[in-house]
Amino acid sequence: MTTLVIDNVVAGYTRADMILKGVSMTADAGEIVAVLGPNGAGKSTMLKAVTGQIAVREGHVTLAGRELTGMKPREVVANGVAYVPQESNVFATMSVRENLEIGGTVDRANVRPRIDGLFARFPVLAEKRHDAARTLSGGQRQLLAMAIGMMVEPQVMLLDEPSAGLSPKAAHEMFAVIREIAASGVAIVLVEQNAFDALQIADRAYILAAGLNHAEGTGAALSADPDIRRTFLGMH
Ligand SMILES: Nc1ncnc2c1ncn2[C@@H]1O[C@H](COP(=O)(O)OP(=O)(O)OP(=O)(O)O)[C@@H](O)[C@H]1O
Repeated sequence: MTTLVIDNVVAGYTRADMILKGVSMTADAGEIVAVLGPNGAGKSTMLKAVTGQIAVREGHVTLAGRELTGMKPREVVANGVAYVPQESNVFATMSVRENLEIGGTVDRANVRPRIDGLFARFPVLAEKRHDAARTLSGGQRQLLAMAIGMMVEPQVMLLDEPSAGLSPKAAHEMFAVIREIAASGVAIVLVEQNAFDALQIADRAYILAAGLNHAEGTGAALSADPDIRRTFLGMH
C-alpha cells in the first residue's frame, strides 16, 4: 500500500507567490524516494508543506489514506512523519541523550526503550550519550538528527539534504544508514543536492523544476537518461 501521497500540492510563503504550483509524488513503505532539482525548485518548500509548516493552498497530502493536509507540524509528526531539517537539526549545547529525549516528547511513554533501541542500533551515539551535540563530527551530528526523528518510530522520514557539509566518506556512511532505515520499513523522502549519490541509493526519484514535476523514474533510469545527466547531474 502506498504510504505517503502528495497530490497536486500548491503552496508558498505568501499568498501572492505560490512556490509549489502543483507537485505530486508518492513514497511507499521501505522505499527511498529522492527529490532532486536545481536551487530554488521548491524541494525544501515541498517538505515544509507536507509537515504543515506552510499552508497547502490546493491539493492534498495523505499518509496511508489519512488526510494530513491542514494539520499542525506537531500533529503531522504524531501521525508518523519525521522531518529532519537541513540546518539546526540538533540542540548543540544539549547532550546526545537529551536530544533524543526531546525527539520523544510526542510519545513520552516510550522514550526510554526507544533511546535504548537507538543506542543499540547506533553504537557511536551510545558512546557519546553524555557529550554535547556540538562536540560531534558532522556525520555523527546528522546521525543524531536522524535518530531524533526515529524517536517517533515514523512511517515516513523526510530528510532535507542530509549530506550537506559532510565529507564524501561521512556522506557515504550516512547514505548507508538511510538505506538501513528504509530496510526497516520506513518510507524515505530524500531531498538532495548531491544528485548523483542520491540516485545511487534511491529506488525512485522525482526531479522538480520551478515548482512543478519535471521528470520521474527509477534511480537507474534517471541516471542513464542523457538529458537528465546533462541538465541535472552536470555530466556528459
Ligand atoms: N522562508 C521563506 N520565505 C520566503 N520565500 C522562501 C522561503 N524559503 C524559501 N523561499 C523561496 O522559495 C523558493 C524555493 O526554495 P526552496 O528552498 O524550496 O528550494 P530548493 O529546491 O529546496 O532549493 P535549495 O537547494 O536552494 O534549497 C525560492 O525562490 C526561495 O527563495
